[in-house]
Amino acid sequence: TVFEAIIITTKRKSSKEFKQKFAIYDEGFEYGSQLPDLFLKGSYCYIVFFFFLLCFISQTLLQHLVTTITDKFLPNYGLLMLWASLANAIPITFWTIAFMMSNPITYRTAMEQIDAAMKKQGIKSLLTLEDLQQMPYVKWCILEAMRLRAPGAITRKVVQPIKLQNYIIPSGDLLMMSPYWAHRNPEYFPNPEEFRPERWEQADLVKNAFLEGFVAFGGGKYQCPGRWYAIMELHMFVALILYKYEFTLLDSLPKPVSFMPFYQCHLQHEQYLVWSFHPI
Ligand code: HEM
Repeated sequence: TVFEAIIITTKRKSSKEFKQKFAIYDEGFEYGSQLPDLFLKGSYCYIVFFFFLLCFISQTLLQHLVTTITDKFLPNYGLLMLWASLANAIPITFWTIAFMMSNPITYRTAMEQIDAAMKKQGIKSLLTLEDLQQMPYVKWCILEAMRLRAPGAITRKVVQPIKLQNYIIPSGDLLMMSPYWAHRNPEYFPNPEEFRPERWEQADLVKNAFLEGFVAFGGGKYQCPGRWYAIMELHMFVALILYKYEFTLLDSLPKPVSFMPFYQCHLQHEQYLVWSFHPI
């Protein structure tokens, strides 16, 4: 329906119709936050499996969705896949390059690894897993940019009362956790405001383990199923774009917004900050 809504406005039909279509889309958007079970059963391995399968049968994930899902939420699933795969990956790419540019030593270290890996293989525009393994520093830069510019809040609805410290959070409330603030806990990230890719040396990335306290991809059953794919595509993209283009920073880095919603009313739960919301 969102696509219909866009088409309608470009045809200059009435804004009333646009509003109606938009209301339908908006109402259904929350269903877009749930992938069909088919994609999530067990673990995120299924989604990886599907990516491989789809490559094999030459269909994109969206084409596959369109041909296999027949319920009315199809546009929502499609929108989710478009949104989830781009909305975070694009800003993180921007921030990775911006942080690297504003730290000349970081930039030089990364470029040394990129140049060495590219020249050794004589590669111009293709990267293999082996090439990526020769540039771990670039991956650390991406994860460090993600730590500092992680998505604002991750939400869960309370389905049965839960005790947090001295509070009983009733069912129906929304619980929100902020990766932004979790990533500024000096216990897990010393000098948290500093862009220090080296801190990722401690993470066992070969075994797909992040640093403790890193929650940019959420957690539990509904954490981001695209996380390892995202890191790999960012790794490839950042390495290739830095190899092919020379960047110059024209302005100093913008500071993150000073106001983070609900900053004052948090509970400290284990290492995370958690908020609870009452529906009114
Ligand atoms: C840097 C890139 C990315 C970041 C930071 C990111 C982050 C997140 C976060 C925080 C969530 C919510 C997790 C939760 O509620 O616990 C999420 C959900 C999701 N992500 Fe990502 N993501 C990224 C890239 C991707 C990519 C490339 C894909 C697909 C190819 C993807 C697919 C999804 C999907 C489908 C969900 C919804 C899962 C569900 O509700 O069950 N993401 N992502």
